[in-house]
Amino acid sequence: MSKLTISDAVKYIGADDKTLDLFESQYSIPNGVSYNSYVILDEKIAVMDTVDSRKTEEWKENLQEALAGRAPDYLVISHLEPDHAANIQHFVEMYPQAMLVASAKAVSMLPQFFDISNLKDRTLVVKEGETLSLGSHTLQFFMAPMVHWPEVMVEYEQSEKILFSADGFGKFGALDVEEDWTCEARRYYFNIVGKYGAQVQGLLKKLSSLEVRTICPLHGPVLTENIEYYIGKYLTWSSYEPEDDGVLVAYASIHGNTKHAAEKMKDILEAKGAEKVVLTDLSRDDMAEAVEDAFRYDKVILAAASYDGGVFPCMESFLLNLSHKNYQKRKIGLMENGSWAPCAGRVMKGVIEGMKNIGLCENMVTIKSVMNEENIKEMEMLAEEILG
Ligand SMILES: Cc1cc2nc3c(=O)[nH]c(=O)nc-3n(C[C@H](O)[C@H](O)[C@H](O)COP(=O)(O)O)c2cc1C
Repeated sequence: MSKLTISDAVKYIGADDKTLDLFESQYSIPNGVSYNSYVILDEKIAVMDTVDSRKTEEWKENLQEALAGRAPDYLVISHLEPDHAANIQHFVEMYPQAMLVASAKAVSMLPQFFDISNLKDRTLVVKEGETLSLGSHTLQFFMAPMVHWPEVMVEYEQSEKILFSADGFGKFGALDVEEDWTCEARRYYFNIVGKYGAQVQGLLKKLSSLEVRTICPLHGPVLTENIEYYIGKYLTWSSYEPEDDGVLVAYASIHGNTKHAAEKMKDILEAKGAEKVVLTDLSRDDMAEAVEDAFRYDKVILAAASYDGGVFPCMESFLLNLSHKNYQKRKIGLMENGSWAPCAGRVMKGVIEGMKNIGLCENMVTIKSVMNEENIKEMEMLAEEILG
């Protein structure tokens, strides 16, 4: 059991998972992931969410140890996604007297996942701003629709000033792994919640009048210090404003010529004064990290081979990921390659035109198979335009 204690009354009962191959069947998690669940022990006892079915037994043991023979009164459901909600069925069967506390939307969705008899008698629907007293602890509920899913709500515990933030402020990585919060939290945010910046901004606005001393998310570490730093990051990320000055050069290359040109482009950008230039191979590097970097920096150069009258598929998939996540407010430059009728640039431009507030550079580099001197001149012009 994780011995993480949030306070005398609030205990961690979640579990680390280091054997899952891909989170949500698409995101690599080299350091695993944690499924967080908590218990608040007071005159009444509230369990805050459950964990993924892969960790049911560990969660049950942790729960029983924390309860020390008592029975819980409530299971608060922030989010119905299976990595948090998988044990609701077990909970209702283990504790037939306990009530499920959830948003109206979550209650309406419960039968899609579980077979709970007397559902109506077992649920307490809570609305925006309502409170639930546990004794000396009081939970206040704030609806957070589409801060990942429509039924999501977050809870603020008033006496200890703890925000139970659902998937917000979460991060990939098991809890016993030491790693930088910002990088993995950013990769998590843009890939998982990135599309819903407006909803995240709405939630942050609602919470802005509360004093938050601790954030207990459903994945990743409990945040206890420097809370303004984390909230500041979420304010930036959800506004789609770039976080850092820099250029991401993302390339999609079949035989290596476009890769070679992208590497040359990095050198040119650096020679012209760019302090931060990040190269990514869209065929081989982590796509979620490429998406993260595209949001992190203010400039992106896309370099791609033409392919079957279109663009090499990993670039198409990258652009699709970006437009799904509401990509905007960035400067973009294009480099295309083709051996007979280069068309990658036209296709990339078509996708980019559907995005909001993008400054697309007028200079586009067209390489016919192997980069030549003329291409290097075009690349210098593109570098000057994007850095200008
Ligand atoms: C399956 C396939 C389809 C291709 N389709 C096109 C195309 O539609 N138009 C074109 O000009 N070149 C096309 N090419 C050629 C490549 O785009 C071209 O050789 C380019 O220089 C490859 O760059 P690379 O070395 O970075 O992979 C195709 C190549 C392959 C393998």
